[in-house]
Amino acid sequence: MASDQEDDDLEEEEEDDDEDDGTNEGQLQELEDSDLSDDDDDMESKSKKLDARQKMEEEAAEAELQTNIQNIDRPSFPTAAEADEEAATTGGLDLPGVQTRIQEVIRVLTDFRRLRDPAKARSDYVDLLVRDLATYYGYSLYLMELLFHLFPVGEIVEFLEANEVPRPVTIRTNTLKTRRRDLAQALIQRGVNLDPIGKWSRVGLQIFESPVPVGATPEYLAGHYMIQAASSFLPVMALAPQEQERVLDMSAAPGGKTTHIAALLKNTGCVFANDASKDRSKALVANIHRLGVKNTTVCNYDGREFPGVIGGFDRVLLDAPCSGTGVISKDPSVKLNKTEADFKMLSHLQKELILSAIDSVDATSKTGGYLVYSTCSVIVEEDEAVVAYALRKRPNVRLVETGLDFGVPGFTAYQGKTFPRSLSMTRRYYPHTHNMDGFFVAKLRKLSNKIEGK
Ligand SMILES: C[S@@+](CC[C@H](N)C(=O)[O-])C[C@H]1O[C@@H](n2cnc3c(N)ncnc32)[C@H](O)[C@@H]1O
Repeated sequence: MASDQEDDDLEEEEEDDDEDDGTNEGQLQELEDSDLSDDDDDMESKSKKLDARQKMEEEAAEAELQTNIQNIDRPSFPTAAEADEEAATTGGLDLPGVQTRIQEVIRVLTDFRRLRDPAKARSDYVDLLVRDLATYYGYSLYLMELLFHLFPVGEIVEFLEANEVPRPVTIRTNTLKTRRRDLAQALIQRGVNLDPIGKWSRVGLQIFESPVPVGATPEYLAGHYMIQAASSFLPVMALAPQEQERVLDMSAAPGGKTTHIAALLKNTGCVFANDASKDRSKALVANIHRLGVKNTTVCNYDGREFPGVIGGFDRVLLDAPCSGTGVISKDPSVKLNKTEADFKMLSHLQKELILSAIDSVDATSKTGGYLVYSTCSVIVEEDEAVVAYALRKRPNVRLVETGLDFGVPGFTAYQGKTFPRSLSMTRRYYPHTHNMDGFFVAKLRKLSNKIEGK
């Protein structure tokens, strides 16, 4: 935003520029006229005139460029105290002004060399932008800083905007009881407007409109489907459990992924559905019954107690407790209520859980030997940093491809930290890119049951 004084200065500059333009135009016109009248000039003099004309055009273009640069309405930088006051004053907050400044600063940062104010460093612009984004979208400054560095400058707004709108309602067909085609037909007859979720899933349906609540149809009550976010399909698809296997779902409630695993096992083998919370396990048990799952045992251990409780699994899913920064559209309280201490505590818990999960896998399994680690958070400390820690502490595991044919590769470097190159085999999902909740999926293969140095 330019001050009144700056506006006056700009107007004066504009007037001066008009005069400059007139002079150049006049000179160009003279050349043009002499070109037309001097039919008798020899070739050499014509060529000289052309050169002179070209030079003058270049000078005019450069002068115009410089004028444009001078005329840029540079964002005004509030002092730290002013910005604090701006952010704290909820009633009088100039949100449209903040939004304009966000756009201006993004414009400068995306063409920094040309548009910057020479007196300001890139970090000045970034600090201002992060502060303004936090104010405008209602995030804590700490979380906004973490999110900001995940994306190229122009993309962060797309991510934040996507968090402001709900994701599509999606359901997963329970193949233990029905087929997707039959389920779709039954729901269409009830007036539900739906479509397959996408080519990547053979069991998902997206609901556009429904005259009845999707959680109260006879088909729902009969267990023909699970209401489940599209992103939640992905870890189980990556796990790819095989019939007759023993599978551990280490943090399972309310059971969207457990019941998906059971369906892929066709109710064979066995699933241990564990969750530390007895309260949340009530919904897990209810879903298991409703969907006709018969191969699953529910237990309530702290996941860190595994494999002391039971081990030797063909496959383990750790859908870890996390901050939920991928599901802000569902739970906007995450924007403000997660502190730096919370993120640290979660990352620490996730690191302990992933080691237990690895130790619960049987590397000699004939069909498996895999672990899938997933979160509904997009924060690197909860995702790549946890997997990198596991690779360091357990040299007997390797990252492998997830088998998911879309998603953004995980980070191998972030904010001065570097991770093993294999982290690019992990997959990230974003609301603005994939129209699904933010999610992270990593698949690991256990090569030996011996842990070096243990
Ligand atoms: C992301 S949710 C799991 C969602 C579930 N996989 C699903 O698809 O329905 C994380 C779960 O971890 C559980 N949890 C938290 N701390 C745990 C721990 N130390 N051990 C095991 N489970 C834990 C929480 O109770 C929560 O239900």
